[in-house]
Amino acid sequence: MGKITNSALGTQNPMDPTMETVEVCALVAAVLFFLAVLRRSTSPAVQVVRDPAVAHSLLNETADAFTNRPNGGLLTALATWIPGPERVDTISTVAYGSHWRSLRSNLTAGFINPSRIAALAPLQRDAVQDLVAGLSSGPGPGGEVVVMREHLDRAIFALAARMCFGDGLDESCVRAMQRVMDDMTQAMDDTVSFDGSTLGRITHWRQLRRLLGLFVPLGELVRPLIAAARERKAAATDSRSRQAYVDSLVDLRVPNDVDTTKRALGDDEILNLVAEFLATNWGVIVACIEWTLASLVVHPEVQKKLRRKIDEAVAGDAEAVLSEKGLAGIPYLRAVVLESLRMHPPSPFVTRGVHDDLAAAPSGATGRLRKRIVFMVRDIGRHESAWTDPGQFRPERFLPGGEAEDVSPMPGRNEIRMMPFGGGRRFCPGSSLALLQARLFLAALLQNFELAPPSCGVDMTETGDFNNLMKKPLRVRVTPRTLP
Ligand code: HEM
Repeated sequence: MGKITNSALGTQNPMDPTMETVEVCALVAAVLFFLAVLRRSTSPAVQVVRDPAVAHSLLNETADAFTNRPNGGLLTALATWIPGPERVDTISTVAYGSHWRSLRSNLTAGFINPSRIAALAPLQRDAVQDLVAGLSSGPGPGGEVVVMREHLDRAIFALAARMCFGDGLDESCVRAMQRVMDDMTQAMDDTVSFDGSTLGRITHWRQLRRLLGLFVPLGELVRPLIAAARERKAAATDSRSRQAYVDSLVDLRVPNDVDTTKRALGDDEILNLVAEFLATNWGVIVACIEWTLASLVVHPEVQKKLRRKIDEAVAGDAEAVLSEKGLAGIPYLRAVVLESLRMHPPSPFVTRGVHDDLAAAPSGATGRLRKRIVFMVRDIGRHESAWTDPGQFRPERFLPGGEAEDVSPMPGRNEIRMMPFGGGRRFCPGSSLALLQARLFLAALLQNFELAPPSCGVDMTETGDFNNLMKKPLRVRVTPRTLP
């Protein structure tokens, strides 16, 4: 008797590969359909702005509607990393209002006001000199090819950490913090497409978990320093002796959400604010300097002119360019930095969210996000309507008589032609400090070294991530100069 098969009996073999494939395909189709519906129902509308005139009209003429970043995005995820109802907001994440004003004015009026910036000069000078010493130790007379970002990262992170925790901060602690913050930056870049939607949470859960998990090692390093700042506050009679950013946060009182009283910040809040400070005083400044150096290497005539201007300003006093006053005498340096910021903004996009019911939820922009607006900072700085030959690196346009003589990198009330520091009410509060530090490092590098391209040349491709870095870190042939 022949073998009786299931098909002969009129039934399907449960292991039939054709059947299995059909079922899997149907299942995948159903999941994709479900995800598509979920995405449609959870993702807000997105408006992309590339035109400077449109950016100006949205951020200035209708400023009240554009005071918050989108609730539900990556920054909100960072603000809600603690389980439970409480948010641990930073200046970037908190909704526009009294809490935001307290945090922001603590940074601007309390920490980086002009007299405080003057007091930071010794820290800045040490960091600049460390960078120059590090680069001088290697090259012989023929020069040496170095990966510039490694040197910049080291020097600028140390400066940010000491501004944050005081100049006595131990070197091993600085380096341990740099490693964690480096991991955090990479985790943020991996999460750059996260839009805050439910679907985004599902598809990015692994990256989000990694990012939020990094607050544990950061906390292990930072919590003892917060405790030390609290002890200093209890012991010190004179607040001027406690000049680090962390001290200002320990002193700060913010409005209570529930009544009209004020309260101190908790350790978790300070930890988040410290992470924000380290991030904003590091990666974007490194990116700004790296892009500017790359442009100077690609345009040797600009490098030569800038060095000549720096030498004239130094006029026998090698330390002259290590101060804000000395830098004021080199307008061409400012023009070079602005031209670099226009073409290669370290933060390539700025977002705003239009929310429902913001008034009912003043402490966290918790109203439903109706619209996400993305200002493409890079496109705005290269827009044909605002710039002649926008793709050409031409710092002279920012000098007197140039087409951009009056253009400021700060958001303009009358017009926007570039917005490397954002615009409207939430523009970057650290822009003056950032420009000062970028110029200090650049002046010292130009004063002390000739910079030439390596044999492989310079690749100006951008990453386009949160921090818009050079895709291939800048390699430069560095040759020490004999100072005039
Ligand atoms: C070259 C360096 C820097 C660049 C390119 C840069 C760029 C930006 C941009 C584009 C924004 C978003 C603005 C907006 O949404 O309209 C921003 C926000 C911010 N930046 Fe910077 N920044 C730099 C340095 C700094 C420094 C040195 C600090 C601190 C001292 C800082 C602190 C902040 C803070 C706290 C915010 C959030 C402001 C708010 O929401 O009110 N930044 N920055």
